[in-house]
Amino acid sequence: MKVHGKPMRSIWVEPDGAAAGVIDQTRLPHAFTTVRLTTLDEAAHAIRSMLVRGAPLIGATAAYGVWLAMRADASDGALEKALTVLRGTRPTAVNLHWALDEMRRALAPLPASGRVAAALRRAGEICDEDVAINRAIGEHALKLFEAAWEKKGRKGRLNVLTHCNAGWLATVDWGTALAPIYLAHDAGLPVHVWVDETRPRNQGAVLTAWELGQHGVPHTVIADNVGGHLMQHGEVDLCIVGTDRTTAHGDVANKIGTYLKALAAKDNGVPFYVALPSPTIDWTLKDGVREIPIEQREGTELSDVTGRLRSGEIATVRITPDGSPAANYAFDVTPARLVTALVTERGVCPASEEGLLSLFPERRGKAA
Ligand SMILES: CSC[C@H]1O[C@H](OP(=O)(O)O)[C@H](O)[C@@H]1O
Repeated sequence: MKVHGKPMRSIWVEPDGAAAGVIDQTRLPHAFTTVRLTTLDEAAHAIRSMLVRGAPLIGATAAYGVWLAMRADASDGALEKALTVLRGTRPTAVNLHWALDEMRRALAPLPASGRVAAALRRAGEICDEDVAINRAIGEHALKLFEAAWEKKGRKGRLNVLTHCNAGWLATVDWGTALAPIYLAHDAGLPVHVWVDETRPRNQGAVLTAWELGQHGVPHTVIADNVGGHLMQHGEVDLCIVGTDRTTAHGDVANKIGTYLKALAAKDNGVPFYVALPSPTIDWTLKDGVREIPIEQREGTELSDVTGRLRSGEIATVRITPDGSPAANYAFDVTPARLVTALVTERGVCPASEEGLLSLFPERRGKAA
């Protein structure tokens, strides 16, 4: 997408190949800064600290992390160490494991002498594939937006609610849940986005709002608990969210709070769509609630808030009493029964084993 009118992706390789570059998402929206990743440890830190975040971008960053590791030491031991270090950065997004499996598949059979070039090539392919997947998801989801607009009699505006950030900042480009929003806006469909702030890290208020503002998409930031009220009053025409891991039976892990939004949508008859790139499908799992690992992060992400003072200074303040512990669950799982449909790069399907196999028949007989 574009930043201040300049096209860019959320991750890149410097022209001289000296480093991978990423946007420091912990400083948005008040500062737009980029960071050079030159070592395995820098790539791992970027993922762990959420300087980069979002399931597909985590996978892409890990892929370049393997490249950076191979530049230092392309031995079998160094490859295994790199894969282990990167796998341990964050537990929920399955794209991390998918990307690392892809890198192992590409590099393990090669002699050390061929691994640096092969790692750079495969990491670049993973990024290009992500962009194509997300654009395709956008096109398929756009048809759902257009149907909702027709159903509404093409009056007023199409109100879409999204949770967290599943935009281009969460991927290499386009985003998943936000891809159809960009396409709809660019096609002249009067889309308006209710942006869940998404406590505690506020990816919605900070990142989705920034993305939509950069693209000129009308949007309104709301507290996480407002969505149900808006749905009760007919102010939400559809919901669309991203995912960090979806099981072979269609259970969806996504940012904490997604499940509650899906419950409200079901109760109010509001379509609830999940934008699902195929690398985010975990074909080995069935029951998401019981099997998907849910990341727990530091309580200070909930007790402390970072923002810009009226003086312009960026500051972090504590909002809870010093003696009050905080529990910080980063994801929850929305059961397939609450999902209206999954939107993949191959098309739209019911959130079910048979639905996914209808789009991915090569997986039949191999699913969980
Ligand atoms: C397109 S994946 C976006 C997905 O990742 C976010 O989690 P985090 O910001 O913690 O990496 C959130 O679950 C988004 O829906």
